[in-house]
Amino acid sequence: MNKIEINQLNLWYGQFQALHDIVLDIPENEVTAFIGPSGCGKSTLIKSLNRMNDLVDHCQVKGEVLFNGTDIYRMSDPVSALRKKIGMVFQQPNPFPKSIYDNVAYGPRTHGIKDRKTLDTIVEKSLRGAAVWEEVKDILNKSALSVSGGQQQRICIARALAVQPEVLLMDEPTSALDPISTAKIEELIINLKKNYTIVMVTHNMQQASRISDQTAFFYNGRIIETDRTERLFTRPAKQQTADYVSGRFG
Ligand SMILES: Nc1ncnc2c1ncn2[C@@H]1O[C@H](COP(=O)(O)OP(=O)(O)OP(=O)(O)O)[C@@H](O)[C@H]1O
Repeated sequence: MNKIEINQLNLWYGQFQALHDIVLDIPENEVTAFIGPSGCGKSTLIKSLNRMNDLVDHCQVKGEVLFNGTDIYRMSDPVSALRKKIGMVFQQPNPFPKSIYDNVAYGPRTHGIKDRKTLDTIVEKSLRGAAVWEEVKDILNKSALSVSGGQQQRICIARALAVQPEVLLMDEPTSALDPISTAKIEELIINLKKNYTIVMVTHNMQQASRISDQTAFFYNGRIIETDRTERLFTRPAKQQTADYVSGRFG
């Protein structure tokens, strides 16, 4: 089943067209990776999936993004309800300057949960889900900024999980991390797909081939080719994809 279906999506920043005729199905409980050279539209598309581009002036979108069958650009629910269901994790770990506990409890609190016991349960479950509980369970009242970058990124993932999303968008989630933290996040992503649908942008082709099920190759604002990851890397249909995945450009 497809969690998200993108149909003929075009996007402009002012006069500049950043996405052209994007068509892509994102299957449920899989990892979909976006690869391609710098500036080809990967971040723009991932941000379009929970309407983060609404925050950019002069950004115009045409086409459809169906989430569970409903077009997110024509829905009646507020955008905050969409972002609860489709969470986002960024390249730089960006915890709030608050305690680890308050970072993870932030989303549930904004959605009206006040009861301490309920919050305790959500915080523990989310930190466990993000594979960082054992490392931080005794320092929940310490600032989230005081732990390592890899731990901060997993706390940010826990913060996203705390509001029970269905989809996690990850824009280069490991590019600011060392190899050991990267390996932990990769293992975590593979585990998370049992319960969530994951879309990630990565510059690291080994990473895409290690953890994604489906890969889309972007060039100049277009998707050139989408396929099962193994096939896209070993038997791409398009010459441009073959040149990119073999390192001939980009
Ligand atoms: N807010 C914006 N206003 C105007 N142009 C933008 C804006 N954001 C991105 N662009 C342009 O849109 C194009 C696509 O950018 P985008 O960040 O989506 O590419 P990307 O593939 O994610 O690149 P990278 O791999 O370097 O992060 C680029 O030409 C970029 O300069």
